[in-house]
Amino acid sequence: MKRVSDIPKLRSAWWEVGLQASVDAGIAGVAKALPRLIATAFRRAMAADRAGTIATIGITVTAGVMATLGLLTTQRVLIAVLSQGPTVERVEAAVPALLTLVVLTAVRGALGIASGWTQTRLEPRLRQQAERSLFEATTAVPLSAYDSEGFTDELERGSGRGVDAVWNVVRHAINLMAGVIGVIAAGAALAILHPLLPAALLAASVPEAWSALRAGGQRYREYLLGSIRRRRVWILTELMARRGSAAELRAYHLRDFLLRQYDVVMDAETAAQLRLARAVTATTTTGAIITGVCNAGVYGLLAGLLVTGHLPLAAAATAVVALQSARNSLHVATIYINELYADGRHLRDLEEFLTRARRLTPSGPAEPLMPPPFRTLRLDAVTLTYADRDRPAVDGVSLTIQAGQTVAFVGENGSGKTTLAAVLMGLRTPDRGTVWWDEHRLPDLDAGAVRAAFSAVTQDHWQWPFTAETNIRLGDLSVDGGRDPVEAAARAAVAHEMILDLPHGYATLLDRSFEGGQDLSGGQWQRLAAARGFFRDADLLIMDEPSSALDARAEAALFASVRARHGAKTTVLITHRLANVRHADVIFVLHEGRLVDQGTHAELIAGGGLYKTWYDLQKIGYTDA
Ligand SMILES: Nc1ncnc2c1ncn2[C@@H]1O[C@H](COP(=O)(O)OP(=O)(O)OP(=O)(O)O)[C@@H](O)[C@H]1O
Repeated sequence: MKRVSDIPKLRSAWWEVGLQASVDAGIAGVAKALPRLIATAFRRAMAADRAGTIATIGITVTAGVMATLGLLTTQRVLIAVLSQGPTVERVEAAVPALLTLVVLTAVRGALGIASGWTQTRLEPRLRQQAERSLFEATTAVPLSAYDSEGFTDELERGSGRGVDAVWNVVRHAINLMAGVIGVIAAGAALAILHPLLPAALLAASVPEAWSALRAGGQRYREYLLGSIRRRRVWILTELMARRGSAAELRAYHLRDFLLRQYDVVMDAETAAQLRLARAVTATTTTGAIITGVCNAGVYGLLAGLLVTGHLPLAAAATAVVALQSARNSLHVATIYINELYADGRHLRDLEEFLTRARRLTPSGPAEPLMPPPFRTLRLDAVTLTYADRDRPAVDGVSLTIQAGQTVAFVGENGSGKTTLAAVLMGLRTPDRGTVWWDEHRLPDLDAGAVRAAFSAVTQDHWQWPFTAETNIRLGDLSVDGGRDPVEAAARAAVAHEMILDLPHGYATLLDRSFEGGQDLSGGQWQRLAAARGFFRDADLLIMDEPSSALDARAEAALFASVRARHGAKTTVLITHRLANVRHADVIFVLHEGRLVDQGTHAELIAGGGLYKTWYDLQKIGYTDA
């Protein structure tokens, strides 16, 4: 029976797309796309290090010119050595040319060192510039960008090999330039010797170049076909060799199942590698045979020219050296054309991602208003539908929140509470409707001022890999000074004692991948997230399920801190534990994206709607049967 993998079908990954394109494009496509890709990379290189880039190009060209001079000088040496007369005189005659050759060789050596040095300086600058432009884009795009079709794929494509590709394209282009200059130099030297020789060089070179490019194509094709298998192995690595899955793997005895999956994938991979080896060997063998025949023709031509007196012996010897040099350079050039095309695709991915990110990033109002603290926040017929969804997550919701109130959004899973909070904060832009900050539309206000007024403890809060203190300070990086405000926020979130119990208290690093780093329990992380929210002394604090992992005492203390804000600051609570919202000034009840009810706890219980149903269900759980 054919063994199949249980891992679901995978989407095409970024590098598969790139490789497929390069396979489809063939050799002609490679040649066509190269100049533009190289120009893009060099524009970036000039922006990162103008002097270094110019120096690198200058050195490569100079080294090529030196190679031509070297070949011509070699001919002078050979003419002197192969002429008639006593050996001593012939060697003496060759001395000036030999000295020139020594100098040229030394200069080429020095240029090689200089080229290495300039490239070493250029690489980190170019990488930093490319990586920074990527991070500038990823941190500026609106939240909704991450939901849009293909954005994450494009980001993965651009950030993975895209960043490396900028330097690689420059490096390969320089090497290609060196190879091409080498071929031209040898061709020029041959043309000086005899006009037929460059044509012979061309004839001898084509088969070799063809087989190298074709073998490159075959490798790409197999790489592409194998990419799904390799991604499956990566997924299996994540499952079999990571801390996150280690406990469940053991609890459910998944070891044999996963190892079997690995064998299925890798048996296919090994068979594919063998197929590739056979195909590449066939191509290179064919190329080598044709190249051999062509070379025999070239050397036959040389012999003919020599015998018929059209070429002196010294010139023929120089031609042999030049042909050898041309073939080496051509070999280099074909290698780098292949490399260039693979990396060129990745560079294009990066550029395409940056263009898309720029398009998605809003420019903001031309003259943003600096608002005074809000008196009311009002949602007016707000509707938001996520990119790939038919039904709106928030559907025509209108509501008003007064400054100083504590309000609650309640509703079943998926009823739109988190989405509504994101719209209220300006993190998501509604498709229809308006968010009003007093008499101003939210998008007309200064984005920095709006951000400063809002704080959010999100449901899926992030576990920042910093110390406990920094995890809290991230709530508002503009607050300088001592530990007091940090401890106050931690106390409000019932996190202070817990932090003091850590090995280094507030200085404890909360990431186990660092030396001395610690991990926290789910509830402890949630306390830190709440502390971060309190630390930002914002006019509006949104707390989305802030107590889902807290023990009873911590939960009670957290909501006591929330109640302490009442009157002075505004709070929006999102929670399923309705006992915690009994004190809210207004409870907004959401159902399938629509606002279906609102009022105080007492009003909603009296109204007998959905809220009462949920409240009674929870109450039963705490009542003796
Ligand atoms: N990024 C997203 N892309 C697509 N759909 C989304 C996205 N986020 C949420 N949704 C969908 O929008 C709807 C509302 O989700 P939302 O998270 O606002 O609900 P919620 O009331 O906060 O749910 P819960 O109580 O489970 O936290 C759901 O149907 C959800 O599947």
